[in-house]
Amino acid sequence: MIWGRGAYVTVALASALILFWLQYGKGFKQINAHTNETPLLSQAKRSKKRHANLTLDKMMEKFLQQSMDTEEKFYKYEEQRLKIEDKRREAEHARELQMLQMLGQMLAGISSTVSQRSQFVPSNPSQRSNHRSYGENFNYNSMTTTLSPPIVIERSFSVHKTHSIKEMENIFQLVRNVIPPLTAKKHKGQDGRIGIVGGCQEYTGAPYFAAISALKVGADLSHVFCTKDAATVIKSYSPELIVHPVLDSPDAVREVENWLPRLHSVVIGPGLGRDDLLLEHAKGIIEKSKVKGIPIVIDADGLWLIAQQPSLIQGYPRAILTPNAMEFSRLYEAMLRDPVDNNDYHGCLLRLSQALGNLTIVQKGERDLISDGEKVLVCSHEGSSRRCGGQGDILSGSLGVLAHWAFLAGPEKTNGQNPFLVAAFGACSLTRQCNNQAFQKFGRSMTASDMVLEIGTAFNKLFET
Ligand SMILES: NC(=O)C1=CN([C@@H]2O[C@H](COP(=O)(O)OP(=O)(O)OC[C@H]3O[C@@H](n4cnc5c(N)ncnc54)[C@H](O)[C@@H]3O)[C@@H](O)[C@H]2O)[C@@H](O)CC1
Ligand SMILES: Nc1ncnc2c1ncn2[C@@H]1O[C@H](COP(=O)(O)OP(=O)(O)OP(=O)(O)O)[C@@H](O)[C@H]1O
Repeated sequence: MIWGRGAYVTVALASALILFWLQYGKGFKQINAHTNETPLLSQAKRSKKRHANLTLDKMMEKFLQQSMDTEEKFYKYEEQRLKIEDKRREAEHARELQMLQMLGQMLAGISSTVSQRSQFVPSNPSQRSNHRSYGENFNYNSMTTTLSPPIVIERSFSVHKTHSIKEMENIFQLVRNVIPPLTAKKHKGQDGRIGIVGGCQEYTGAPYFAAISALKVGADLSHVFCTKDAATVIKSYSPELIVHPVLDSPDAVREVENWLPRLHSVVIGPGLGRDDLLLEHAKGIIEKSKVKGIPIVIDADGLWLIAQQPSLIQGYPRAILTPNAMEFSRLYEAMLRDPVDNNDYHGCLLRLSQALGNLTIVQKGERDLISDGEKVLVCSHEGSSRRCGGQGDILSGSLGVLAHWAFLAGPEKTNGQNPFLVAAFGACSLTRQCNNQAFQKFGRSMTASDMVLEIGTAFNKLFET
C-alpha cells in the first residue's frame, strides 16, 4: 500500500515537472530560436537570459522543496494512519478472542447432552501415547468443551449433528487465524514449501492439480516427485512447479529424503499409480518423513498403500488421510474387518480414526466428515452437483499448505483445537467454494482446471474478508 501511494506521489511529481518544463523551458527555447540581433544587443539579451535562467533555477528549487515537503507530510500522515489501523485490528482481535472464550464457557455449561464420543481406546500402548500429541501443549479437553454443541442450526460445520451458525463462523475464524500474514519482511519459502509425491505415465494431471493448488493457496514453493516419463509432461503444464524425475529411479527414497529437510509438508499419492516399485518407494518416503516429523497428507493411491499396510501410518499423529467413499471403505475393511455401516458414517469414521491411532481423516463426499477420533466436524459448504476428476487433488494440495500453517500456528491460534482438524475444514470449504464458483461459470462442462482458477477468489471470499 505504501509503495502504491509512493509511486503515485512520484508520478504526480514527475508530471508536474514535465508540465513545468513544457511551460517555461520549451517556451524559452522557442523565443531564442527566432531571434536575429547585433552582438551588443545579443550580449544584453544573454545577461537577461542568465537572469531568467537564475530565476528559473530558483523557482525550480523552490518547487522541488515544496514537493518534498508535501511528500514528507504525506508519509507522516500515512504512518500515523497505519498505526491507528494496527491498533484497531489488535483491539478487534482481542474482542474476538474474548467472545470465543465466553462462548466456550457458555457452551461448556449447557452441553451435558451431547457427548456421542465412541468408547474405543487404542489397545496398543504406542497408539495411546500418540493419542493427543499433534503439537506441544496440545489440549484436547479444552477443544471438547469449547465445541460441545447445544444449539440447533446445521450449516457447513458441525461437531456432531447440529450446530449454530456462530460455531461455524468460529471455525472459519480459526482457519483465518492460522493463515500467515503477507509481509515484506519474509523471504521466499517461509510461507510453505510443499512436496507432492505422485505422477506416473498414466496420471500426470493429479500431481499437477495438487501442486498448483498448493501454490495458489499461498505456498511459496511446490515440488513434485514423479517418474521420469511424467516429469516433462508435468513441467509443461506449469513453469511454477519444481519437478523431480526421481520416483522410478533405484535411489528414489534417498533422492527425496535429501529434499525433506527443506519441505514443510508432503502430500503422498496423487497420480502415484499402483506399480509395486512406486508403492515401495512411497513407503520409504513416508517412513523418512515420519522420522523428520513432517506433516503427511495421504490421498489417492497413497491410501491404496495404507490399506495394504496400515501399520505404515498407524499412530503417526501428523498424518491426515483424505479418502473418497471407495478409499474409505477399503481402509475401513482393512482395519476393522467389517463393511462400512451406511447408517452410521460418523461412528465408522470415529472408529477408523481411533483404530489408526487418532489420525485425522477427511471422508470426502456429499458432506465432508472430518475426524481425529475424538470429534467429527461436518463440512457441507455449498459446492455443486458436478463431480469431475481432480477435485480430490485440489483438496489434498490445499490441505498440504493449510496443515503446515495450522501446525506452525499451534493450538493457541486454533483456540485449543486440533490444528489438523482446522486445516482440513479450511481445505474442504475452499475446494467446495471453488467447485461452486466454477460451476456457476461453466455448468456441466466445468473441469478441475476451472476450479484451480477460482482458488484465489474463493480463498479471499472465505478467509480474507
Ligand atoms: N487427471 C489425472 O491425472 C487424475 C488422476 N487421478 C488419479 O487416478 C488414480 C486412481 O484414482 P481413482 O479415484 O479412480 O481410484 P479408486 O480405485 O479409488 O476408485 C475406483 C473407482 O471408484 C469410483 N468412486 C469414486 N468415488 C466414489 C463414490 N463416492 N461412490 C462410488 N464409487 C466411487 C471411481 O469412479 C473409480 O472408478 C489416483 O492416482 C488418482 O490420483 C484422479 O485424481 C483423477 C484425475
Ligand atoms: N456428492 C458431493 N457433493 C458435493 N461435494 C462433493 C461430493 N462428492 C465430493 N465432493 C467434494 O469434492 C471433493 C473431492 O472429493 P472426491 O470424492 O471427488 O475425491 P476424489 O475421488 O479423491 O477426487 P480425485 O478425482 O481427485 O481423485 C471433496 O472434498 C468434496 O468437497
